[in-house]
Amino acid sequence: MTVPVEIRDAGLRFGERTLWSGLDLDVAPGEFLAVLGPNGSGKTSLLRVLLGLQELSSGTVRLAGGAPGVANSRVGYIPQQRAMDEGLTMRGTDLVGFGLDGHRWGTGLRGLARRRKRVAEAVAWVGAESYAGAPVGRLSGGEQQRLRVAQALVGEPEVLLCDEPLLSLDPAHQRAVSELIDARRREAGTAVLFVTHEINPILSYVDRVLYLVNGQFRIGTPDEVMSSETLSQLYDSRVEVINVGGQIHVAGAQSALCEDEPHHIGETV
Ligand SMILES: Nc1ncnc2c1ncn2[C@@H]1O[C@H](COP(=O)(O)OP(=O)(O)OP(=O)(O)O)[C@@H](O)[C@H]1O
Repeated sequence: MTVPVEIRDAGLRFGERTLWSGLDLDVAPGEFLAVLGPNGSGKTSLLRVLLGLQELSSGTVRLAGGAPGVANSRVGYIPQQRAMDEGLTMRGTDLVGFGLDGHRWGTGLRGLARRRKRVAEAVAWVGAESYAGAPVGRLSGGEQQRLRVAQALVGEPEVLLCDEPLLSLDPAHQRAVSELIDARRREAGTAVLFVTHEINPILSYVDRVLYLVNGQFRIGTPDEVMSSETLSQLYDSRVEVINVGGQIHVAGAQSALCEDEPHHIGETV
């Protein structure tokens, strides 16, 4: 069995600062891995390494299709939801089509038809048929984000990298987008790495958590990692984790880091 993501003794440093080191992690086909941690802990940098946009300081990463990077392996990427310029006239189907690398589809009319069919399937898969023909600038944030999911999945990736894809979506759209990602990994065995500040909207899908803090990390099931004991060790300060009605609330983590931004304590979805 091919392991979609294999990370060995990986470290990333910027100047004097070590974001993480000694990271060993295999992500299995169909596994849903949440990557958590406070601002600046190196979550996005990990995705950038896997996308081939950032070199490691030490160690190796290997993706199912070969070396890291979108161009030479089957990797899909869903960025944070950001409102697109209202004047953007590109249609939703064009946006989704950017997720296909040109040469796999051949040239000429037959290639074009195959490409169009694949885009239509991806659009249907995220339920965006009714608005995929419209200029993306006129769509709602939730609609735009569904199209970004289709764009990430249209190439049938073995690995799906998500960088806070639920940010600034309302709870209904958060649920819709999370369900789509969960369905895909179940149906197609896509390995998911999902960077987030807020685990609750995806808690029921998460198999394992990678939690990064201040150069340290823990990997394990949500129960193992999201505990008062583990997070207190990681933050080197008293952190309380309370599980209420299936939602996890973390108290004390931000004060441990003297940060302004609260983490994890969010709305109930
Ligand atoms: N190319 C770079 N050169 C120097 N420092 C960098 C570079 N890229 C990232 N950093 C620094 O590394 C740290 C981690 O950044 P990263 O974006 O990975 O954090 P994050 O955990 O995703 O944070 P957030 O939750 O705020 O998005 C930050 O302090 C950032 O300024």
